[in-house]
Amino acid sequence: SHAWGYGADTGPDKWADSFPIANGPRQSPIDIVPGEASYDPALKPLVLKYDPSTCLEILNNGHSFQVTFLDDIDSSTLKDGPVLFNHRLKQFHFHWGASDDHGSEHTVARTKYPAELHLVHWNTKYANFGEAASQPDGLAVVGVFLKIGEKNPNLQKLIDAFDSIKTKGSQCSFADFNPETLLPGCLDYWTYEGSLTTPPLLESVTWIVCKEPISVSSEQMAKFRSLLFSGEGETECCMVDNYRPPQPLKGRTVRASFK
Ligand SMILES: CCCCCNS(=O)(=O)c1cc(S(N)(=O)=O)ccc1C(=O)O
Ligand SMILES: [Zn+2]
Repeated sequence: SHAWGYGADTGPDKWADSFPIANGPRQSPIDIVPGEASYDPALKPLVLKYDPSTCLEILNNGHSFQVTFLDDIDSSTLKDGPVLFNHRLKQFHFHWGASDDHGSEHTVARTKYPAELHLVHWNTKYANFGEAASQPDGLAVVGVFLKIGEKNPNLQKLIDAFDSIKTKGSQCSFADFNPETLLPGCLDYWTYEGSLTTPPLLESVTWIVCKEPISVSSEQMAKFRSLLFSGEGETECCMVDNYRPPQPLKGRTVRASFK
């Protein structure tokens, strides 16, 4: 069945059964080894311009929680960086662990962070998100690591909505949130050609992983873990460990935008 998840019978080791691309040549995430990344002086700075008025809703989709954006005009966009075309923000979501010592998808020299933010954008040279998602240069996802430290007041705005989206399939309106507040101060990044990290694992993503993490408190991480994979009325299953482990690099080059 296509009911993929992160459990023993439905998790990443089983995804290839229904999605053979899971063993493809450009799968994500990966372990980023800074010493093996090649600095590319031709890489431009990332230009991220987000409009809080295009924020639509927050929802629990059964594998993470996501905040969705109106993407019918160029109001929240990603430009430059490693991409040649304008991309529009579609949604952002997170991956996290059952404890603070793991949870990120990408790792840095095998170092795991407690969580990772993904801002998903699609290339407007294609007609829509679905079309872009099937193209090798269709999507650009910005990854930001979360590191245990100070309470993050911007993350708190998301956490305050969790009571309304506790179970799979629940959603509520969520307005005027500016994802720019979730970006680190420094936008130095690593970039490589990869895939979605969840089924259908499409190999259509230019990954842009920020070197600098943002902070999250241990108490805030505990709130992430209060969300449920399960739907209303089902046996409660805490939403934790919703990450795919690093995949083989298979000869790919990881470029750095910084020395
Ligand atoms: C047309 C099918 C595309 C499905 C992927 N949708 S997505 O928003 O890009 C996405 C990306 C990612 S990820 N981790 O950025 O690759 C995870 C989940 C989803 C999702 O569908 O919720
Ligand atoms: Zn993701």
